[in-house]
Amino acid sequence: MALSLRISSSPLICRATLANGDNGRNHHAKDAAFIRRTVDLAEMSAGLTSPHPNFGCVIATSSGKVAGEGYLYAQGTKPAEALAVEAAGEFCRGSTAYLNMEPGDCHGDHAAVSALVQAGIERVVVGIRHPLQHLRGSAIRELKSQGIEVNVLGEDFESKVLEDARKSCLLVNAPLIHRACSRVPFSVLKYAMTLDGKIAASSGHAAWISSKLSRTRVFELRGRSDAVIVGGNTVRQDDPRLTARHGQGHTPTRIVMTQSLDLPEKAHLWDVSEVPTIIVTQRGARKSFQKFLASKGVEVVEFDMLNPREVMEYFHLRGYLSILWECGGTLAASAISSSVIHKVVAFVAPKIIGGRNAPSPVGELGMVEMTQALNLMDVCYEQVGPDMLVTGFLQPIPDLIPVIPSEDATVEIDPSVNPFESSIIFFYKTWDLYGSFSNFSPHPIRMPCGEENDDYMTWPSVEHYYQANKFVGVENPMAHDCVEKIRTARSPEEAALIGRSTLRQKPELVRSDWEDVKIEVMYMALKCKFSTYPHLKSMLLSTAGSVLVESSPHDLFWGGGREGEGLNYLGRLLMQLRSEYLDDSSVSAENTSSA
Ligand SMILES: NC(=O)C1=CN([C@@H]2O[C@H](COP(=O)(O)OP(=O)(O)OC[C@H]3O[C@@H](n4cnc5c(N)ncnc54)[C@H](OP(=O)(O)O)[C@@H]3O)[C@@H](O)[C@H]2O)C=CC1
Ligand SMILES: Nc1c(N[C@@H]2O[C@H](COP(=O)(O)O)[C@@H](O)[C@H]2O)[nH]c(=O)[nH]c1=O
Repeated sequence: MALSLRISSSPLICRATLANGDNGRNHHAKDAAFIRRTVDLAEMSAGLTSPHPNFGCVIATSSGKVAGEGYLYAQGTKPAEALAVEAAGEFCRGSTAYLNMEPGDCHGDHAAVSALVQAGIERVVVGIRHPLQHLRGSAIRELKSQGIEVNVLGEDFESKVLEDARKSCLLVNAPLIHRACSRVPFSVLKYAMTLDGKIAASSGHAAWISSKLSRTRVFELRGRSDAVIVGGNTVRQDDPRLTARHGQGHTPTRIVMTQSLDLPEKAHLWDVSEVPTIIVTQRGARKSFQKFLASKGVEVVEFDMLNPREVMEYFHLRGYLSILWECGGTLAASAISSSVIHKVVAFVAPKIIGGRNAPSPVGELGMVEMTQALNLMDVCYEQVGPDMLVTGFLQPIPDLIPVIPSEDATVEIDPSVNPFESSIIFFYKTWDLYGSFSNFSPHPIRMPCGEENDDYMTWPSVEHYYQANKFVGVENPMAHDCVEKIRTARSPEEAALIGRSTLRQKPELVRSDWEDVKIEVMYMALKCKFSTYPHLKSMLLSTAGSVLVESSPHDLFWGGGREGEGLNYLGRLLMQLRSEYLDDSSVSAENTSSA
């Protein structure tokens, strides 16, 4: 998958005509077809960066021709709607914009809505409302208030063809929808088995059951996941790498679940130069081995109760949206029993290995009669080379309509609901309610680079600026290159990846005073951000009286930690800034009254 894939920006009407004429008979079919196209577009960004919602937009003229298309590349980059508007150019006026999902203008810039309004779009068709409650309905209201006709599939009109299109919108953002409705990430159990149902020979040897083509599909699946998880026994037997070797794009974190921590000293997973590995284990397990892993840069997280549900709830808190389980049958059975698996992806190879003790994909579930078997839903079959790929859902994608009331409905249920009133305010991921407080929020700042020429430059986010500063002022051309690479990274996640991995791999490029200055660097960047954007400053001031906590469960310096054990420096800096702003405003009020 090419990292730079973007939809054409030519303002020519060029692509498929999906329906001829706009009469009532084929109206629904046309809407459904265009919505399905937005889903295909949204699909294109899955796996490029992660985690982020998948958005696609198609602009179609009244004669049913596609005038422009776009999809969101990464969180904080130009919205799909703005890209489609650019591509459609003058053809936007009077056209219909199709969106797989309501835009989430969560940073107050309304970029997606503004693009559609300013382009003169007449009608907007939305596949599903935004799944996150604090964003749900606001873009739709905003579009309507600007005189644009807005239709939401399944709300304004219903038909089988529209229902199928709406379902595809749910599927393309299944991980985000799960985030909105449950406390665990969207989990996919994937395995390769022989025709006689074995995932390895009785010796434990398993390389390979499925074909090369199937395994390439697995790399793609990994690229679309925030993490891949295996059990301790798979590490001992296979020494896996669990990387997404499908070219450029996102690579998932590797997670190993082990009770005993009885793992080999040499393993591919302990090489974290490219991708991090996290071990989740029982509290107190093999402390000396924990130290050894820490020396390799492997993170170890201890649990009082190590089970799939606790582990998934933990990674949900940590912001993971989707997990690929590539474990053996022992852990797979435990995960299914804990109801954390949502989807199954099985590659069936036309091979027979036999063996009474050869393992199978799912271990003991305690079922004794066929009537107890779990039936998959929405099953699909596809031939991949010589293998058969069978996919299906163990749990349906939650239908948001009854699960999450719209903002209006929430206020109707409890008129006192006011998200700005709370004594502790947690923030972390940019799409959460106070996500704009995060370093990763897409608010560009103008700051001097700190290099020899002190010119002001634009940094796409505080995170870009912070990461680049690790390498500023170092007399080494590679450090200069690194600063520029970070400054031009296409998302805060990419900037963080470059900054963190360079720090790990080439510590000689890091400025010698970094530990002494990093808090000041962050403070200056935050000050610039909140002074540049008045709506962010107002939001910060509106939290007066509340404690601000960056709820990162793993960053114990900037974040609050899992159980409040973190130093919460990001929260502290924001509170410091808030009190400075409050002091300033009381001084100016005094001056006004004494004048
Ligand atoms: N064909 C395929 O798709 C695949 C094949 N395999 C093959 O499967 C075999 C390994 O299967 P299997 O032993 O089932 O491996 P698993 O990956 O399921 O590992 C099991 C281990 O997971 C750890 N674990 C931690 N918490 C739990 C829990 N709550 N429940 C269950 N396990 C937990 C334990 O590790 P610990 O003992 O360290 O405490 C346990 O021994 C190998 O031969 C491998 O090659 C594996 C993956 C995929
Ligand atoms: N044997 C087997 C699979 N096994 C899975 O892949 C892991 C190895 O990944 P890597 O080291 O990155 O190549 C292994 O530990 C297990 O989880 N997968 C498949 O698609 N087909 C196969 O035949």
